[in-house]
Amino acid sequence: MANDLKEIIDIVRKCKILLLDIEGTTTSISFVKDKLFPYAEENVKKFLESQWDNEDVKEAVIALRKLALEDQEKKVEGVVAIPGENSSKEDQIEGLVNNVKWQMSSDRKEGALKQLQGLIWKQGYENGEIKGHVYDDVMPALEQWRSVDGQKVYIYSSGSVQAQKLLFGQSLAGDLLKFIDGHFDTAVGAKQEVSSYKAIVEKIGCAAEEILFLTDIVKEAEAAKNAGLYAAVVSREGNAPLPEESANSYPVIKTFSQLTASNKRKTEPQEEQPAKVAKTDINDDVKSSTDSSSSLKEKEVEPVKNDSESKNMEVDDESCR
Ligand SMILES: CSCCC(=O)C(=O)COP(=O)(O)O
Ligand SMILES: [Mg+2]
Repeated sequence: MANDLKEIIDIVRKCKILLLDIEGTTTSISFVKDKLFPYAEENVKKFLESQWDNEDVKEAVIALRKLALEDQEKKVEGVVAIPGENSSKEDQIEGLVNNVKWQMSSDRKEGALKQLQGLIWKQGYENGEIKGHVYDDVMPALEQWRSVDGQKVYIYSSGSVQAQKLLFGQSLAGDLLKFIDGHFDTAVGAKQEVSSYKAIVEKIGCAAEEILFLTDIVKEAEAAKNAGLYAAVVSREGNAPLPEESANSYPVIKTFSQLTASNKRKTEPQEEQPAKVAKTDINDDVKSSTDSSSSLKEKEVEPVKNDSESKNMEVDDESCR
């Protein structure tokens, strides 16, 4: 166990990039399922009626209509058709509402759905009905990771980039966007596809092995690992139980504080790190692999670069979409 813990600690220390999932990782599943999703479902009709002429809404409607046609073509079970543009506004909205509710009933992660959800949630954040949930250990971890030379933090979630910015910008812990260097959503691809992680590596402009991805979903960790990234699984209270074999394939952490206790700060000389690791008792908190060699690559990564060297890694938020 100690060896595995040391491995993950070393990886965090060496990796230039922390790539974070949201639901089940930075944020409780319950906030997404019991607050965000019901809010979108309850307000979708009123929202479409009042915002029908809004350009962003028009774009989301076009995307939803295109998706519904593709679903019909693929004969996706239960697909709800959306009446065409020549139908009355009322009929189109009724079809859209039913389509959105159908998609949400199976927690689909389609970009078109996420685009509309993000627009609806924006209203909720603006009128104070929604505040983004983040676990207590998230803000201190972001702060510490960003205090390390050259280390950057990116988000990769099925939620739209707009929804991500709302959640972190108006979170219970305050505005966390200042700690985040860029956002990725399913515009780069689905989270269980290896190609999505390759696209992220390309967009950030770093080497795959310079990224540590944290997620609650083992299949996402697997895709990231197959793209050459490091991956660890996050097991928060309220998350679905992890498949047993995952504990043998990936380091499992319960809180980000397990990953920060040993990270090196700008102000601390590098030589002090081993002592700092030894002072912590985080070993006991890390559920880890019995066969770590299958999950964590032995390969050494480049040392962390300084701020000026890493400037070219900055990903313009919009370019990630
Ligand atoms: C940006 S918050 C909304 C979360 C969401 O819609 C979702 O589907 C969560 O997916 P994740 O990839 O963060 O697990
Ligand atoms: Mg998740």
